[in-house]
Amino acid sequence: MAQRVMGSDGGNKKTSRIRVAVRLRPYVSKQDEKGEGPCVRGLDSQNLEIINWRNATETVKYHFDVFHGEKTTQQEVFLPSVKPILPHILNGQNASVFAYGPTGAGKTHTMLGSAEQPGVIPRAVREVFKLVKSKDEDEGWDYSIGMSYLEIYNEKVRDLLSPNSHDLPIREDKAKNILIPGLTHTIISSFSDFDKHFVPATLNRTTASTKLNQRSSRSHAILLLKVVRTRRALPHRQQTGKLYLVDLAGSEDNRRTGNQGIRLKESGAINLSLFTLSKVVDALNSGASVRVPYRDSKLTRLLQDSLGGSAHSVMITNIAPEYKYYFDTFSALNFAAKSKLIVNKPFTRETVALPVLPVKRARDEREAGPSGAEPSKKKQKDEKRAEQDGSSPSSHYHGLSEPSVMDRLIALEKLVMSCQDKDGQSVLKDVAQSRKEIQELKERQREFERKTILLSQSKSKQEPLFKNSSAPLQRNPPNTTKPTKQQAVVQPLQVSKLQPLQQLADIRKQSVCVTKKKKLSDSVEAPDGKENKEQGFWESQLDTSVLEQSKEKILRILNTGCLKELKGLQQIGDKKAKLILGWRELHGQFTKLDDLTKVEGMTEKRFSSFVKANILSTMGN
Ligand SMILES: Nc1ncnc2c1ncn2[C@@H]1O[C@H](COP(=O)(O)OP(=O)(O)OP(=O)(O)O)[C@@H](O)[C@H]1O
Repeated sequence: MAQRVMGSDGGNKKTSRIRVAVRLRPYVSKQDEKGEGPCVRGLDSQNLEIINWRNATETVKYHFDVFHGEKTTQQEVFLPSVKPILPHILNGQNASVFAYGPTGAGKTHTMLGSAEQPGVIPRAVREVFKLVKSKDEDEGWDYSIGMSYLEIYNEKVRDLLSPNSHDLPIREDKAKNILIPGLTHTIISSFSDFDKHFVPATLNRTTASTKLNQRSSRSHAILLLKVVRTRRALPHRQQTGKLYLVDLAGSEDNRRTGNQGIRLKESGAINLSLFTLSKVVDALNSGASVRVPYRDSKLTRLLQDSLGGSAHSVMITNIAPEYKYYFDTFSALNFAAKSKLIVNKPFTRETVALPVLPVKRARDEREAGPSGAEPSKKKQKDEKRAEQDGSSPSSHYHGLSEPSVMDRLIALEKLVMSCQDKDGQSVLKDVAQSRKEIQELKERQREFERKTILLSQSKSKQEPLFKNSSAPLQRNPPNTTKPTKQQAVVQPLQVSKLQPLQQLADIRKQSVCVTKKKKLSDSVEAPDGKENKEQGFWESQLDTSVLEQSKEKILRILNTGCLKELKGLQQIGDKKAKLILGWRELHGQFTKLDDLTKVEGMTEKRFSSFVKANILSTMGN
């Protein structure tokens, strides 16, 4: 079994890396979905392997700081992955723990858990109180602990402790601390005090039911715990440590979640912020001189002082073993493998407390740090700059489309496997640019389909516009797509990879007379439309099985090919390839070759010319 090893340990012991743990949840799919077995499995406490999507006889092996298998308890996740970073926040340093992964893979279970199996959040809060309590009075510091709880939903910051509040701004003070003026900050004196505020606030979080998770988190939930310690002696030196505990919304593929309408809009915002998170990770990996696009989403802006700055961070990537999660799992693992390479340099920031600063006093207060009263001039300047350099969230929101799974995989693989040392930013830029173009073409495709429907409705029923216009454009019916969903990607690529020479030899042998008779250049569309009439003739000259094999091969490329592979087809240029990708994102796979006529600009005539050119090309290869 071929294996590739991703990631490396390469961390400097004196600096703090983002620790990356991966947690595989148990197999929980329904009975009728069983029988496929898991697509990913643990090898030991640091390694796991997943089936290679390019070749099902191979696995891709990943190495992380920690791997938590299906049977791992909440305590076993907390002890090695979270507990060790907590003492730092008592010394005025920042820390963050975030759960990342596909919808339904166990993020909320990991972070929140249940009464019987409490997760990272309750355990971490308890531990912080324990640590503060254990501090020796003689050390001369007083400690106070405060909490805030917010969510980022559709790129809006909402205060979960004060749910009627509006979208809150995110600011940065002169010392580069991130602040949210107006956010409720509640001083807590014990765990039960915390619980009293936290539990009802949790119910304010935006959740909804998707196909993959009955109670899916549609927002990023962020609990902020602030520990302020103040020197008793003059001049009352003060250090503030922040701990972010983040339950990210699920990274998701809308084709699987069945998202529509508002869910689709939410999903756009979720994927945008997670995409930005991955851009931030890439930028941090690529060195200090690159602009880190923290400002491109609220999530990354908020985590700015916890990611790549002074923080100790742990990312727990949650993955699911079922095949239906395969692509998201693969994508999440690649993201996690990249995050593993970030090195943070922790440091403590210190201020001097005002003499009358209240310490160890439980009270509610509104966070309004130095930047809370930020002059509006500066705010305007910031916003203007963000607009100019394109870093304002809105400037990206509309330009990005959700990439197709296959494209994401290819882009990710490119980034992680081959482009890591090169110009990762320009690759990302290319990917983003392509996405933008595909998004525009998707819009055009929608418009085209709308017009087609209107046209066919207005025409009398005897003359349909397209052969298939009676069937509305839609994704494959569930009963046909279901069993082939993962096979459609893994298997065909596997076949072509395993026996390319043998396949081609067979085809060539059977079609030798045809390839000799016609050159590929002859297959270009005839301007007078003779092409259609000829089609029956040239097809009849070919062996049926050869014809079918060739058609299958073309269909396979149409369904699984990336931009480059699509452009490798005869008569498919850049624009058409993008139209095809856009169509796939809208409707799923092409059931048969004829479906290609549903793509904008693919007339019957062009289609038959396309089929002929590609069949002959397949044989000629
Ligand atoms: N380690 C685990 N052991 C047992 N059950 C688990 C585990 N992880 C997750 N589950 C169960 O799987 C289901 C989905 O988990 P959860 O809601 O935590 O997913 P999620 O990643 O937070 O999803 P979303 O992004 O949609 O909010 C829940 O019913 C949860 O109880």
